Amino acid sequence: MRTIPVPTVAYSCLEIMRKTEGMHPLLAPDNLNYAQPSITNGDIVTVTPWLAPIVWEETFDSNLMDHIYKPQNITISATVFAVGKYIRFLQDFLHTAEQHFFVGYNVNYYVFTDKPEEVPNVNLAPNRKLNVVSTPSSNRWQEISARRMELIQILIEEKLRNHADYIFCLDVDSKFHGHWGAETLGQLVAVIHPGYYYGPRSGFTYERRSKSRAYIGEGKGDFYYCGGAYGGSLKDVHALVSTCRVNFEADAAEGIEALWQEESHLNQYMWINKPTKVLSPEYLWQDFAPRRPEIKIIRFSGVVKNYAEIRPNN
Ligand SMILES: CC(=O)N[C@H]1[C@@H](OP(=O)(O)OP(=O)(O)OC[C@H]2O[C@@H](n3ccc(=O)[nH]c3=O)[C@H](O)[C@@H]2O)O[C@H](CO)[C@H](O)[C@@H]1O
Ligand SMILES: [Mn+2]
Repeated sequence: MRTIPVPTVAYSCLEIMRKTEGMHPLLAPDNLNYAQPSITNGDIVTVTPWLAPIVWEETFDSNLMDHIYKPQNITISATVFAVGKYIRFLQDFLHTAEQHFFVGYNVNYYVFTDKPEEVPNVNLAPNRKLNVVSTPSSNRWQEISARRMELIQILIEEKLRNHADYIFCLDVDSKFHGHWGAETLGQLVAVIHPGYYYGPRSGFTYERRSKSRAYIGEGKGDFYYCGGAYGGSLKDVHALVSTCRVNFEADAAEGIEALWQEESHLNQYMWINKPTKVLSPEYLWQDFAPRRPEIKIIRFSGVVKNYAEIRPNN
């Protein structure tokens, strides 16, 4: 029989209540922004109002997670799009993923690109594979970003069934800096956007036009989630991407593009279909953002880029 080590970190119900008491999912009072970082005392919320864990450093024991998941011999797929000039980010993305992303697990990368010949040769550990999927380019970055959902839907339908247990869909213009492992596994997993987790919900950049299918009304919504990292089981991610695709295309047929393309649709989907696990902004930080006291580790972070130079349009 397998023995499972006693977790070194465990929050009692009392501690979780203390951490969440008086706070909605957000961390801090309504008037907090980057300019007033001293207002926060570094407290974090570790559970959502619908009782999904919010994963932060010190809320889990990596050894325990590995004892649970390693014997299951699971496979994790990771999709990453490197279309046009974004191919330049792929090398660092893959190189750092090899150091931090599900180390010791079976991992299949799916690189979607219009430049298959420019995919860098990165040394992969034996249980990890890289698959290149030829993808058309577009002269609009919004379209490249949003069409990811359609292409991920097709990938799941045509290639992944029976070949993966979990999938994560990640932005390429980012690097791993710290552990990202089995603590992130769940049916439907969303990452809280680093720019909005401590501010008022009224400042979230949800789609506010009711004619869009991504519409979220004033006062509604939970967190503001990133379009740059999400995942879960194949079944749940398939439902997410196919629903967002249908809604994005139906909007387009009526001449509407949501404010943040698929990120807006993802937020609307996650509001109706609550994620079963929420990852803290440790799992998608931004290199340009000042470090805040509650951020004990940055695991994955977007690099600083010159939008005008790398995007096909602006
Ligand atoms: C950190 C984060 O949550 N980022 C999201 C944010 O802006 P970002 O500024 O992070 O968007 P972005 O320019 O990184 O585009 C998203 C992704 O699309 C791919 N790409 C884009 C343009 C291109 O010419 N070639 C290419 O391959 C690439 O994988 C890139 O990482 O809002 C976007 C809205 O559409 C997406 O939801 C992004 O995921
Ligand atoms: Mn990005």
